[in-house]
Amino acid sequence: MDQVLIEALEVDTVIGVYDWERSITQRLSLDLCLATDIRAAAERDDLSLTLDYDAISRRIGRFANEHDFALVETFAERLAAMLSEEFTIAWLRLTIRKPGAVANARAVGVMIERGSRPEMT
Ligand SMILES: Nc1nc2c(c(=O)[nH]1)N=C([C@H](O)[C@@H](O)CO)CN2
Repeated sequence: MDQVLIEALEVDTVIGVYDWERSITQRLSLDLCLATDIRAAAERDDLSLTLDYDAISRRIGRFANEHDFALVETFAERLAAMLSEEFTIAWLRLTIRKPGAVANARAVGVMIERGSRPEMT
């Protein structure tokens, strides 16, 4: 299964359950694995035949600016749904880290997988 990768994408958003978190933006770090067959794009050397990681990264930045969820779980679930609707993604793994949110931990967060994992060919 081929995957397009986006690693350590940083976005700023309002996120958190506590009162003090509702009036500030905080940074999230995102890792994405996006399943897509890259062979046609590679054969023709054509960006339009694969997932454009630049366009997807910019769309995620806009998504983060436009929302203010309490939980990282909600951010993850809603982002996965948006990406699946707007891009041709059969399966994705999304890891969201909230650095510094918990004392003595580098980061906390969630990892989800959504969609149907394509067969290995
Ligand atoms: N499973 C989760 N636990 C917690 C979350 C969360 O989004 N998911 N959020 C918080 C607070 O907002 C925390 O990040 C502030 O430091 C606590 N636990």
